[in-house]
Amino acid sequence: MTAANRLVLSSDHAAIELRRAIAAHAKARGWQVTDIGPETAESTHYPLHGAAAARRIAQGEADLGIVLCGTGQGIMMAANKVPGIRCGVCADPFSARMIRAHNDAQMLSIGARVVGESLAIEIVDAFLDTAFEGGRHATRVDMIEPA
Ligand SMILES: O=C(CO)[C@H](O)[C@H](O)COP(=O)(O)O
Repeated sequence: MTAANRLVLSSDHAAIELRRAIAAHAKARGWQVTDIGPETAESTHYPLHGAAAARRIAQGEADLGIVLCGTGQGIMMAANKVPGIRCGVCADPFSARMIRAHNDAQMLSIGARVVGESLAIEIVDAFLDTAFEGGRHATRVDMIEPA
């Protein structure tokens, strides 16, 4: 685990159960988890939940974030619209390590209709356990800005 340990979670209706499983897992691993919902599986709109989690990070209220929807794609797009946020969708642990190590992503997105719980937990652990490598990668991350 890195020194920062405040984790924010959100999802849409497609990922309530997986989000809860990830929250419990992260808590058991010592992360300070803020799960901002939603609480029910009633149909909702992923842009609201992606932006809400991303704003927590942009405002310094959380260090890392995990967002989930059916594919992970829409909620990732919403999170990335918040200035300063870098969020990647991952369906494998290698990519989850790389978005931390090379891209300094503060946010991971997972598709609950794409990966099962045990693989999702591996992806989460890879993300949470990896630090940004800096160096040449910092130069490139600094170059990411609105067109
Ligand atoms: O994956 C998603 C966005 O990228 C959503 O979870 C998905 O579009 C929701 O679909 P439905 O309203 O049919 O449950």
